[in-house]
Amino acid sequence: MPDQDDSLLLYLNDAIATTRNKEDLFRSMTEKLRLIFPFDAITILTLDAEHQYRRVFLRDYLGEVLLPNQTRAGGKPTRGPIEGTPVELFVHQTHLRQYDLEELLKAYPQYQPFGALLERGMRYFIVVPLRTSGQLIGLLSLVSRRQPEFSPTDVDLLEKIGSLVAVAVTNTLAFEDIARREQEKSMQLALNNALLSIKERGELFRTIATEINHVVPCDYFGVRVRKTSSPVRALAEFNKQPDGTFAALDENRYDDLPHPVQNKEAVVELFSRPAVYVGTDFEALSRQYALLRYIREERGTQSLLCAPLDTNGEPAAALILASHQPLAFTEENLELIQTLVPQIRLAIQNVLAFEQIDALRAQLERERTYLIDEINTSAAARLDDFVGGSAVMQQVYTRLSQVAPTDTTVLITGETGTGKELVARALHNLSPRKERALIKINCAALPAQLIESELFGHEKGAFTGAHDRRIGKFELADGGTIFLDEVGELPLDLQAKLLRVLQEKEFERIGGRRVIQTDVRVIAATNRVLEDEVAAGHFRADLYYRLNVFPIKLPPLRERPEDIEPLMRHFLERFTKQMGKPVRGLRERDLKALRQYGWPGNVRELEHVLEQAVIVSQGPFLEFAGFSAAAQAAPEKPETGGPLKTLKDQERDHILAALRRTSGRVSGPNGAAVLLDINPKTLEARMKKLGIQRTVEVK
Ligand SMILES: Nc1ncnc2c1ncn2[C@@H]1O[C@H](COP(=O)(O)OP(=O)(O)OP(=O)(O)O)[C@@H](O)[C@H]1O
Repeated sequence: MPDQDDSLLLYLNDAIATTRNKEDLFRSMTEKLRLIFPFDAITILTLDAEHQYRRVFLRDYLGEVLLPNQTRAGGKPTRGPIEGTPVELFVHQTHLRQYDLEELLKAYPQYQPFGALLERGMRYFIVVPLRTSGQLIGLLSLVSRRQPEFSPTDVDLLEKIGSLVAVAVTNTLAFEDIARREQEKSMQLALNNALLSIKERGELFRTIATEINHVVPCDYFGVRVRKTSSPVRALAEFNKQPDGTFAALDENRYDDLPHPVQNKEAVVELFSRPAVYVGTDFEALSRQYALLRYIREERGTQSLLCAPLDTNGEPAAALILASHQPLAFTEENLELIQTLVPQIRLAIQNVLAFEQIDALRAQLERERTYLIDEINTSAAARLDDFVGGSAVMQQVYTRLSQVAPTDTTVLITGETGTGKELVARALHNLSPRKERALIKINCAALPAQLIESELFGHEKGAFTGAHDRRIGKFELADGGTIFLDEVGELPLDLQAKLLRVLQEKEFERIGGRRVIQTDVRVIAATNRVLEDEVAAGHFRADLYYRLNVFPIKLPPLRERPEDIEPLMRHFLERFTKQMGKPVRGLRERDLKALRQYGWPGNVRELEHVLEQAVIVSQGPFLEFAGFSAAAQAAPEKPETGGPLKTLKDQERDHILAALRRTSGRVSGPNGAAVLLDINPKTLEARMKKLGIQRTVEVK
């Protein structure tokens, strides 16, 4: 029927020239073909220039029509190598050729589609090469149950149709290519602008999500990173809102989920290769991965697109799009997204670098402030720094070395100046935590309302005056040791909070909602008798038991008189060297007085007495102005036994001795309070209590 053939050719020619919508064009093309040649299935494949790969361009199989470049419902790859498939046979064909499917299957027994076609009763397979300008660009194949009766004109007509189809396919591909490039360009431009102008992570990724969504519509956009040491975390995640904008998702929203769903590790392998999971493929995957099952059932996700952002050496990251539509993404979408990967990777590196700089700056600021606080007490102590070999101190050294390497809480007790802080520092320096910070907090030296913020930190605006966020010492000490000096002075309400940190190892900043985990070793010290404080209701019994896990009690100097002389020599040597003074002798009477003295201020007092002596002495001997006189004024006592002076008398004499040396001055740099290392107000109160009147007694 040449007329009919001509009119078909004319029709197709016309349709190619005029039909703008490619789907309409190919639908009508296959319909017309079916009218003339009653086939059961039609497939158009395209080939790459080297004829290495094929791609399904269109499939019309038993009524299931797959339009040009659509992804198949099963999400099966539409592109693949021709090697090992019958296509490698067909590409050498110059003209239309008819095959028997059974024969083909014998030649390619592994090629599944043939088996499936035969099962459905198909027998014949006709392949028409698609050429334009002499170039083979693809193949048109027709499958049928009945053997087609081809006249030579039919063959001729089909080959002519093949040429027209080849033109239509080439045009479509060219148009699509141009459109895709335009999309890519405009999106790249928009992303470039965002990258240059936006430094804030949330805003940057929201812009990227919005731009991508213009070209590849999605309901979820996420960037997940994985550092070698830590689990996967979301760098940015957004959900599309009903108004089309993207809203950031809560970071901790998975925290309440059952464990298998939380196991994000499992999906890492999935996110680490570029892929599109749609239709039945996504369903199958969601049976395999708990997290996907969860997002499918709870969030209605039906399609996923993953594009890894592999960054050499940097945290491995992946860009993930999800949609509620079952066939939301195509291979082409994936290719397009992959062209954006270098820019997005750069954006991530920039954002992370900015954040790292910010974090380092904040850390430096914290450390600077802290170092200023601590500069005078930062000397690292070791066991060698302890002077004095008395039996009681030997016991202290043994206990110290036993407990130092552990994480056990230690409570150091003893009178003022007995070396509690020295012990705390030695405990830290002999522990595996020595590379991290030892953070000291003096519970007596801060106004009660500041201690909480000092210990736990506060959020910006948590209270009047909280202009910035502040990191507390518990957070600063993470991985290290916290030394709670004068713990007996801690107010009761804070004792409860401290107890919680010790029990749960977690706390919150003031005004903060987030629970912060901490790993600190606690060392506490006090010169109070905590049992008495507990009995008097000033100290919580439960906190006392928490702190008193491993007590170390430091004996006062008067209970270890044999340590006095070695300590004296130690301090003498130190101060003489430090101050560049000549070595001076020690008078026997002074030595005796020093030995006999009660040392209520313990080692610290001894240290100060010697420091002064080194400073003021001029002649060949060390001068202990006032000290010897005060000591001599006290009745001579044998080394052991005999009546002891009361503590009150001892204190009275000691204060008097100090006042003599300062000519009655109590406060100021040359006052007795400095010598005695106590607050001038406290000294005045004590003087009053002991009945010391400056003017009368000191003369
Ligand atoms: N056994 C010792 N050997 C050498 N120096 C010591 C010894 N014991 C204490 N000192 C020194 O004495 C001074 C006071 O010690 P430290 O501050 O540790 O006492 P403390 O018990 O913590 O006092 P306070 O209860 O008043 O805080 C420090 O300069 C410390 O180096």
